[in-house]
Amino acid sequence: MLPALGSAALEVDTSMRVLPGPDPLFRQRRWATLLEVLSPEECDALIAQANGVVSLAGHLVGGRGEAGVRRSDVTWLADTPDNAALYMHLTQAASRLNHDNFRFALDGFEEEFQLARYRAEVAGHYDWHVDRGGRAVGGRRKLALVVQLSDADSYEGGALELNVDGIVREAPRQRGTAIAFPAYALHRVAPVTNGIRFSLTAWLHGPDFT
Ligand SMILES: O=C(O)CCC(=O)C(=O)O
Ligand SMILES: [Fe+2]
Repeated sequence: MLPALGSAALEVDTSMRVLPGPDPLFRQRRWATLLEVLSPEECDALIAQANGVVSLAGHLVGGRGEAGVRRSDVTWLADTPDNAALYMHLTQAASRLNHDNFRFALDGFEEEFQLARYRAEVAGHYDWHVDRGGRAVGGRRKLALVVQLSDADSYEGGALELNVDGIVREAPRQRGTAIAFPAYALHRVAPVTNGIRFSLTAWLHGPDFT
């Protein structure tokens, strides 16, 4: 059993909330979670959307990069009027998570949201990697935000694992929960062994770390 990511981060939050100006008590955290960022209905709608794309068009793209590294279907959600509520909820969650835990200088979302589907049939997974890249947009990624869309009991395996400080921790699985971590942090999605896992990933971008 890996240590859980969830409760410790939440417990500490309240004692450090909102001090105006420079805050000598602020300690940057390595990851943080927020429950109920999306409702079960919103999660269901996103899952239906992912399944709809694949059954209608038949071409959810496989993961970018080498097939060995990642095996999942992904589709992208733009900031259109249809997705306004989703963008609003993730903006609120990101801003709270960042304020309470990271205090990164952020400009906003510079990429569309990624809807991913990991199927046990193909041992869907995403090997250890970091999200911060060398290119124009990937190089500006600072905070990653992953939302668990699937009911925790509807799949086995498929854990989102983080290794920020040499210790591998498993992210909470409750649907609707957002997990935030720096885009330079190592993480992976373990192979799904039964059922299907869906997730939504967004990145917050900004000027270089100083
Ligand atoms: O699906 C997840 O939980 C994580 C996805 C991920 O790490 C990525 O797309 O970079
Ligand atoms: Fe990632």
